[in-house]
Amino acid sequence: MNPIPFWKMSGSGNDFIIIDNRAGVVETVEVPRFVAMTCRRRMSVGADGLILIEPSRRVDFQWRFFNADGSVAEMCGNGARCAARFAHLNGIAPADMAFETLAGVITARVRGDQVRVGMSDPRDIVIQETIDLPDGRITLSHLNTGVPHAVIEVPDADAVDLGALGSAVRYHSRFAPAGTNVNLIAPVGEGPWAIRTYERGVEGETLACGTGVSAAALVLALRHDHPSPVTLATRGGSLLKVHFQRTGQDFSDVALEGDARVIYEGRLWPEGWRY
Ligand SMILES: N[C@H](CCC[C@H](N)C(=O)O)C(=O)O
Repeated sequence: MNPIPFWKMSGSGNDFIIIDNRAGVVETVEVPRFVAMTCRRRMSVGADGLILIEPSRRVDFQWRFFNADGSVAEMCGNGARCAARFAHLNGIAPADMAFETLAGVITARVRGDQVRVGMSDPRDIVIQETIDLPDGRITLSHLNTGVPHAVIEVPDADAVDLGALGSAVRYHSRFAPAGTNVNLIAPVGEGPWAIRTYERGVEGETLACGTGVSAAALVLALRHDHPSPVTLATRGGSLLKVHFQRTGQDFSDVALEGDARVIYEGRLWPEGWRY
């Protein structure tokens, strides 16, 4: 098997392996194992997720998105922004494009290293529900912004053991069987709120989560009447901006905007994932 060309990209610190699979260089039968082995940091390339770019008869391309553990996710906001810039730089799509995901066809607009993607309309919005955890009760909001997200407001995001709390909420029966991603948001003076995210399928904290930032922005709109656009400060140090139209409790035209950086290009040898 020949080495597989790939790009390593970062959407505000959420990093991805992106492969042009239009010629089927990645076998279909082993993809979950291929992804899990390739996304393992230090043993292989390492990433929060892996994206396969594939042909579409309807729009510019379609993608398959995989979390680091090999699980399939319906949507990934930061991954979508990286995939859009990858497609544009590789002549697969124009700067203003559309591509198919499991969450439907989404549009993207590439301007240099800044990419804005249209997100699916949020659904299943619940504001301030209290659930029981092993060491006490917690109040959180939850909604689906392409994938499920819980949003917990805290006074200081740095003071929370997100690994423990994130896992407890991610696997809580209230969100079974699919589970949920878990976000902490905290006010920081007069500036943008801070956000930290425990990601399902990475099973740990990532430096940014696009669907998580989108979920947090809509909770800030509903809970604190925050107008569009909402900017959030991610753990990776980048600011992500969420635009939306709001009528009462309903949202439309949600869009996520931020940086999508090319880190390097590489060729993945078979021993890089068959170990
Ligand atoms: N881990 C998420 C998918 C990726 C979401 C995140 N990377 C983003 O940018 O939206 C899940 O399984 O629901």
